[in-house]
Amino acid sequence: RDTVVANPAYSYYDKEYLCAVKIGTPPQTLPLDFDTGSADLWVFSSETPSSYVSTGKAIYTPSKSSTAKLVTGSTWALTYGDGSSSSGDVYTDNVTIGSLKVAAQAVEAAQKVSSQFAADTALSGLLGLAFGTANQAKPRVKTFFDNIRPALPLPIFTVNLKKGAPGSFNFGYIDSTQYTGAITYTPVTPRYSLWEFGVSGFSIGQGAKNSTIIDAVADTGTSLLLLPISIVKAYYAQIAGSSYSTNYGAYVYPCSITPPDFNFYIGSAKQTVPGRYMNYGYISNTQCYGGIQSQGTLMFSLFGDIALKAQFVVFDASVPRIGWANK
Ligand SMILES: N#Cc1c(N)n[nH]c1N1CCCC1
Repeated sequence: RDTVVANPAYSYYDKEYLCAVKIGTPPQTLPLDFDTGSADLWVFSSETPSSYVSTGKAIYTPSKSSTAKLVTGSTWALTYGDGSSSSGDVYTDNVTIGSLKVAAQAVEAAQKVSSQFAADTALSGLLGLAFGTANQAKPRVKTFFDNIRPALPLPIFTVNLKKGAPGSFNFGYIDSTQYTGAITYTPVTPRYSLWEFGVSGFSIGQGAKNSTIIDAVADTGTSLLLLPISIVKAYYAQIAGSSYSTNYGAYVYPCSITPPDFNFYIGSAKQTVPGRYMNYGYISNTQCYGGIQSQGTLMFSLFGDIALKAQFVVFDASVPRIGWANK
């Protein structure tokens, strides 16, 4: 069991959360985006064209690791929902998170990355925490959590992200100081190999509970809280002066206003996302980018960092199930 600090990158609006991961012998430390919405551990590497590697970015150089082994013939390619992409070849090497070490973990080395990743000066890759069936390597490889799970006291990891401050991913145990009240669990249906669960209803601010079922995915790799358009419209109807900006393709609101809380229910347990968490950034000195946006044509809602940073979440592979608590 162990814990790793999750540092918010671009912390004025918490775009993503990065954790230090040690790869190889001697260890090469890379800040990786722990992503429960994908299942590949991929890294910027010595094989990534240098024009795509921003100055100072940590990369994985397998030739400098005495324990690196090329997996001959294996390849990988990823395209994320936001259109970003990466691809390359596969090594195995020692990977350590905190004190948790997997020998011969598959490490997917990038030979190509899209402009979005090249522009992200903070991250050196991703560590996927979705179910292994979502892995995109050919042949498929196991995630770090798949590999470390048998060594953990409990087959779980917990996510305690914070607004503009370091939080933590804990593996194998629950730290009861990280939440208040009870943890309410609900089953996960890995229909898409994701941490997909049912939300039993929602309410806006002090409003009445609407018992519409929301089909949701818990996704640390997504910054926002993406919901059905009907709920999004009902939410911004509560904020005077908010509007849909065609320029940004998003709902914006006057920064001078603190938006209402967004509450969602796990069973009958009310989980609250405080309105003060809804500011995803200033787009002018008066207009702010809302943390709640439409899920568009996605077949599920995405409970990304805007929702996760308000909660303590247990990702439990034993059922599978997911547990939520306020904090
Ligand atoms: N889009 C998207 C997305 C997602 N739903 N989970 N993780 C994502 N990314 C990780 C790095 C880029 C996008």
